Amino acid sequence: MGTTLNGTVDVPVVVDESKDAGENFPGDKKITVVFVLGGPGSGKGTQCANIVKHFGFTHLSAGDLLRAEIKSGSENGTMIQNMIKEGKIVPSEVTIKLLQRAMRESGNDKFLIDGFPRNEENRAAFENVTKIEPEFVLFLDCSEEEMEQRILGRNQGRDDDNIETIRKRFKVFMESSLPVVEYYNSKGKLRKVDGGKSVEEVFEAVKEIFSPYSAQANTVGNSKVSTVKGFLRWWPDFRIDGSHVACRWFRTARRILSRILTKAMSPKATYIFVVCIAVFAYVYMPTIEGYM
Ligand SMILES: Nc1ncnc2c1ncn2[C@@H]1O[C@H](COP(=O)(O)OP(=O)(O)O)[C@@H](O)[C@H]1O
Ligand SMILES: Nc1ccn([C@H]2C[C@H](O)[C@@H](COP(=O)(O)OP(=O)(O)O)O2)c(=O)n1
Repeated sequence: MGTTLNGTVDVPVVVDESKDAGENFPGDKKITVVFVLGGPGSGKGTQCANIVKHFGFTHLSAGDLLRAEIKSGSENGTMIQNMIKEGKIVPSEVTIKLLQRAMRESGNDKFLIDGFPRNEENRAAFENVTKIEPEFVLFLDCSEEEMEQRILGRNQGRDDDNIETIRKRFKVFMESSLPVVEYYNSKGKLRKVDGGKSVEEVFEAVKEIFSPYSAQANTVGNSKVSTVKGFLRWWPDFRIDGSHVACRWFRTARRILSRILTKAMSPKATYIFVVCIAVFAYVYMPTIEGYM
């Protein structure tokens, strides 16, 4: 096993070509990507959760995807686990496939990619494979002392949140990730925020940066999936009595259905499914109404 690029190690990677990991994503689809970078514990995940609520992006955390891959018992699981424990960066090939698959499955077209690219290899490989350039890069700037305190208080039961691994992660961040931050700075794409302030204060600064996207927040409504979501929200109320008072079970069923549809199915399959349900319900609704 030899070191290739800063923080990366030449390790055997299992590539299962039989699975459609989404490697052709995005194809011709127009995709908006914002990278969210910052040291370990700088608050990337916390701020991404806020951005999602306000601006309609889908949040993809490279670290979360890698941890999910370990849990899934995949062939690369042990390799990923060992690398994360050592604070090293997993080969780009693996992480990019996971990102592509998650993007494709989300059905959205606006993504916050958190904790990626973490080194030059990540950056170049992502661009080569997906042909996507980020809209901009949000960088949470935070001191090591503050980040260390936060990680030690995080309590998420992560293998790598111990002082020994934290120090290794800081070193990899300085040596491998900061050059990527510098690269985007030189291209005029960096949006730097003081991540050492309170969650609310950091979000105030973040909100300003994302404000051009607020007009579009509802236009996830533009995407097919959101049209379906909107339809599911409106339609049963209308059908039941025309006065927008829906019965409780229908509300619950609608919420569950909406969640399943948008998470588990492709937009095309979702459309077909919803049309079938609409036809079915149109025919049978008068009967159902009789029991409510
Ligand atoms: N601005 C902040 N001030 C204080 N604590 C924070 C702040 N942002 C995040 N935290 C806390 O610090 C820890 C690390 O934050 P997290 O969002 O998981 O960081 P990252 O994703 O960058 O590793 C979490 O326990 C989180 O609740
Ligand atoms: N692009 C990435 C992102 C994360 N990883 C691995 C290595 C990192 O130390 C761990 C944890 O990353 P994560 O972003 O979840 O957490 P921190 O920002 O380090 O707190 O995952 C990676 O190998 N490649």
